[in-house]
Amino acid sequence: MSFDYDVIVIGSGPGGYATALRTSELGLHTAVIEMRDEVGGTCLNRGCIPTKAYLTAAHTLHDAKRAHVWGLDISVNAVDMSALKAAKDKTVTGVVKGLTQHMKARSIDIIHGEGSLLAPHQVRVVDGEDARELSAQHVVLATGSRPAELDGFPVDGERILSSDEALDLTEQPESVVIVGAGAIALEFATFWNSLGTQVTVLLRKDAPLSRWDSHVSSVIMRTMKREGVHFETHSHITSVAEDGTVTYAVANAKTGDETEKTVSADKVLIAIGRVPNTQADWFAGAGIDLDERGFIRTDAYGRTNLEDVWAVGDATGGLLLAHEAFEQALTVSESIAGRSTHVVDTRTIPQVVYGIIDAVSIGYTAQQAEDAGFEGVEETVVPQLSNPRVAMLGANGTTVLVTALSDGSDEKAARIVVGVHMAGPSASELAGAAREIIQNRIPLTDAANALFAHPTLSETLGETLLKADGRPLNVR
Ligand SMILES: Cc1cc2nc3c(=O)[nH]c(=O)nc-3n(C[C@H](O)[C@H](O)[C@H](O)COP(=O)(O)OP(=O)(O)OC[C@H]3O[C@@H](n4cnc5c(N)ncnc54)[C@H](O)[C@@H]3O)c2cc1C
Ligand SMILES: NC(=O)c1ccc[n+]([C@@H]2O[C@H](COP(=O)([O-])OP(=O)(O)OC[C@H]3O[C@@H](n4cnc5c(N)ncnc54)[C@H](O)[C@@H]3O)[C@@H](O)[C@H]2O)c1
Repeated sequence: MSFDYDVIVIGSGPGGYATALRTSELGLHTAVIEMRDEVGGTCLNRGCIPTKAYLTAAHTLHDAKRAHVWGLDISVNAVDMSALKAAKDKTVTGVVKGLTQHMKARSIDIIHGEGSLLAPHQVRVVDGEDARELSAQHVVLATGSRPAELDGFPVDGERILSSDEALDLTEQPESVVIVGAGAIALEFATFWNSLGTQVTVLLRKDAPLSRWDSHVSSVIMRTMKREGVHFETHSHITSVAEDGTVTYAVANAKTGDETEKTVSADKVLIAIGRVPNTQADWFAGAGIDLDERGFIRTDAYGRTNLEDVWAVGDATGGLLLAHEAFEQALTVSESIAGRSTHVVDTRTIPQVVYGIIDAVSIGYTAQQAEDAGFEGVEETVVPQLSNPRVAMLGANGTTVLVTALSDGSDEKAARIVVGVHMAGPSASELAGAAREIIQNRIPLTDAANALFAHPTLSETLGETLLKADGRPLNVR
């Protein structure tokens, strides 16, 4: 049987475009169907790239405000939000253009329109009045995700925003309330706070990033508070009035008794997670197996329950990260091409939240390692203040290493790193190295023998490895 394509991918975000890049590289005739005008999905257009463009501006402002420490007389006179947004848009356009050219250079057909799976091998594309059917040996679903809505607080694009609308403001809000305390909440809080906007974060728990290592989340909260962000712990939003008065309830952590408070907010950002784009009728029509939250069920190689139908990225659940989608894309593409491949190790995918200092979490916290049955779990915590580069930046940080015995023996050589958790300046740049140590089960002593150039921020990891191995050098 002959098909129009070897592979059709529905969706052109990190999951979809990375799949197409790899399958085309492997010699497979590939098409990508995208319903929006631009390729790149959430990450390039409404996620990773635009938020980091704004955070780059936040860093510039932060450095300018600290310039006096070095005897430099620099003042920030105004923030032109419209120009700032234009610079962010230009960054996004450049990245999207680069991707489009790269896909074309790999001979990938980019087809605009809404794709749907009619049956294995059969896809329909609807673009306005035009509808056509295409066939492929393999179909990869990469439809991504969208912001979750909070009951009673529908996004109106005016007062109540999701991250999509928040990225497109052309005026700086004087005050904002952010509901949620995950990656989106913290990254927008850092950005707006750096501009001088009054930021109130309403969080349900006693610290942001509640499932993360507590040393890291408390350093992040302390640092952001010091920068001016106001956190209301154990709270939930109860109403938003037309004049922008936001009412919320704060529970006493011990008794649970609630007190009502109000704050004025030009904008309210709802940042409580994301839901998969699997609501279209064709998912049920084609018989695609979804879990109870609507995510596509796959095996470790990305196969759905339908033959020759695969899925990658946010639509399949997990941590909902671009680099997780890239990994899945490689596995699926190589499986489709009949190559031997690796499966994604979901346990060691780095989670990073970017800010004036970054937060990084890879692998197990000490508690999670205990719960998972590791033996001899040990936690080593080293504050980063002793690192001269951290001190020069006037920053703070912490590195937490979780180690355990790899085979239950008490031999020192058998100790391995099962978790690395960091808060600190540019900590995100260390995520790859830390992940390799965990992923490759490098014995702790060998990992601690790694050489980090002096003076660098990366020495924070080196010092912590040495301390965990019983050889602290520059730290106590
Ligand atoms: C504000 C924000 C910041 C983020 N920052 C980071 C970060 O710094 N690092 C990180 O790793 N992750 C980050 N993420 C998460 C990251 O954006 C996602 O994990 C990633 O985009 C998922 O890729 P995907 O391909 O699965 O889906 P998406 O990027 O959502 O792409 C899906 C694409 O499919 C298209 N589509 C859907 N249905 C159809 C259809 N029926 N027909 C045709 N096209 C269709 C959509 O239009 C979209 O273009 C961030 C997310 C947000 C919201
Ligand atoms: N730097 C990054 O890698 C990055 C940046 C932004 C977004 N993302 C990804 O995008 C996805 C969405 O980000 P997010 O921050 O919205 O989600 P998240 O899952 O990171 O955090 C959700 C937050 O909302 C809270 N929450 C959940 N339901 C709530 C409710 N009903 N009321 C009040 N609070 C509630 C949670 O306690 C948590 O603090 C995440 O999976 C994240 O991985 C990643």
